[in-house]
Amino acid sequence: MIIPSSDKLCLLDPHQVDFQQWHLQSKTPHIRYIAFVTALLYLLYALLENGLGLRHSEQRLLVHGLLVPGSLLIIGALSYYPRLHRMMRALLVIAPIGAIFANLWFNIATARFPFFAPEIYLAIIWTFAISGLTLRYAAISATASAILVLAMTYLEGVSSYFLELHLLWILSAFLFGLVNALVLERANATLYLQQRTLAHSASSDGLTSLWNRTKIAQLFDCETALSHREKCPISLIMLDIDHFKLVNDTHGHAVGDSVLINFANLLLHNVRLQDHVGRLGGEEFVILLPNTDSSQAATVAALLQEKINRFDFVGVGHKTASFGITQYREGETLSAMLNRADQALYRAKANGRNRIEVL
Ligand SMILES: Nc1nc2c(ncn2[C@@H]2O[C@H](COP(=O)(O)OP(=O)(O)OP(=O)(O)O)[C@@H](O)[C@H]2O)c(=O)[nH]1
Repeated sequence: MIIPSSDKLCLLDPHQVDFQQWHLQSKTPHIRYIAFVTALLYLLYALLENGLGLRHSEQRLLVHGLLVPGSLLIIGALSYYPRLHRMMRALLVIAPIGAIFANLWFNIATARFPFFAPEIYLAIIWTFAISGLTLRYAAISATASAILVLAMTYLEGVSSYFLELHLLWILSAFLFGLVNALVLERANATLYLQQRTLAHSASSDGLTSLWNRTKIAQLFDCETALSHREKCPISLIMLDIDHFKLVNDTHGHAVGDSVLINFANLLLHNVRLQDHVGRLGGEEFVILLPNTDSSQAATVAALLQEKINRFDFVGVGHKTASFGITQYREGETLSAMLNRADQALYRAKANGRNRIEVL
């Protein structure tokens, strides 16, 4: 399967994002919801602790009533800003470790530690199963938490009876959490692949796998928005295989199809990564070239023309193509641009084919 290239991500496009990035973007509402709900639960927890009038209650109140819910509220707030999503994820990895450390710091040396230990087990399960992190980041966070707990418990010399029980619970929380995260990850990976496949078939041409007209229109919107911001030109090349009907008539439709596929590959492999190659239908193709003016586009077209002329299409031999080129005019629609490129292409055909015309 050929996946056309594009380097600028204007939409959440599963072609162009890896699983971690896709997961982060699609799980953001979940992370926000969980962060706010957990912050609320911590505030209730802090109130309850305060009501019990426990020793260290002021510091505990500071941690459980301010620091932990505060970080969770920051995580929730960061979720509203796509640029800060990586920071949100980093904080989400660190927050459970911090909460567990604070819990240990205040409670480990006290006789009440067994009452507070369940928060640790819950935090480990929360990290794996509820936080919205992928397996990779949840495992980093939960492993660091578990190591911290085991090291601090060991160093503090908690009674051996409790230590054994505690170890059992930590191990259970870790394993249950890990299994849950593995199952979730599998389900999410399947969803990701399904979305990729669906997005690909909705935006690409079935025969050549180049972008279809709908996708070219989306990419045009992204590129023109960038072009307005960065004041850089955009050009479009429309090209059409010369006398293609002859191929079908002489060699049959299947050979015609294979010529179209080879032609598409030839275009894809001879443009830059940031250029967008599409098939408008039949033997008509289009290339959208960001950051390129019409004379630079003519140079690209000349290179393609040379490659096409030299290419030996299996069972058919050499073919030529005609090119129509135009440069984007601020504010115009894709149809207007295509229309101009079509006129240039028509001129190339009328002037004898295997030519490049700029309009
Ligand atoms: N094999 C194959 N043929 C197609 C496909 N889509 C369109 N065609 C054929 O492409 C041919 C286009 O022919 P014309 O529009 O007359 O153009 P041409 O023969 O290339 O002539 P010029 O463009 O004037 O040089 C027609 O015979 C269509 O049937 C396709 O997906 N596969």
